[in-house]
Amino acid sequence: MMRSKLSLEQLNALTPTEFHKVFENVVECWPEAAIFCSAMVPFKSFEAMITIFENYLQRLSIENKLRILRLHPDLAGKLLDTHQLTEESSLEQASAGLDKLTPQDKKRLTMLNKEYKEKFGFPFVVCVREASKFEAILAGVTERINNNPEQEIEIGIGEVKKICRLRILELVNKL
Ligand SMILES: NC(=O)N[C@H]1NC(=O)NC1=O
Repeated sequence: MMRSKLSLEQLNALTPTEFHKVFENVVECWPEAAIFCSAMVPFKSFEAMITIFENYLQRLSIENKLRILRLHPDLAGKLLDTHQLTEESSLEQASAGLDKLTPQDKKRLTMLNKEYKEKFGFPFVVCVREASKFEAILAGVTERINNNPEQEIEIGIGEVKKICRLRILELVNKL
């Protein structure tokens, strides 16, 4: 849904319920993040608010970090094919052309995603808006698959933070 971007003043005037509705998907399918942060309104700046979301994510238990990673859709996966992605994820995946891959590229990514998920038990998560190019995404999964699970949970949550930051910046008016 397109909505006008919030100024800091408008954001700070939101009730906790309104805040939670606006920011509920800045962490994919995990509204608890916005519920937690809604109790921290008002914020000194957008950066201060983003830091609170990042710290919230960082302080979660390993179990909850794993849950969050598992809520992420595969890149160029079934949910994209069947148009079931969240609006945010759909725009992100399209920004890197993941909805228009050649059959060969789609196969390469699908196989690597599968290998990654079999090794770690959660999907490969990367901030695609930042990685931006298909080859960079492919290089990322090829390299990260060699890490150990503890490293990948932390790297994956680091990517969730970047996704969260960019999703928040889409909703606010920085000027
Ligand atoms: N699997 C995965 O990384 N998914 C995500 N990344 C991103 O930028 N948006 C997503 O949905």
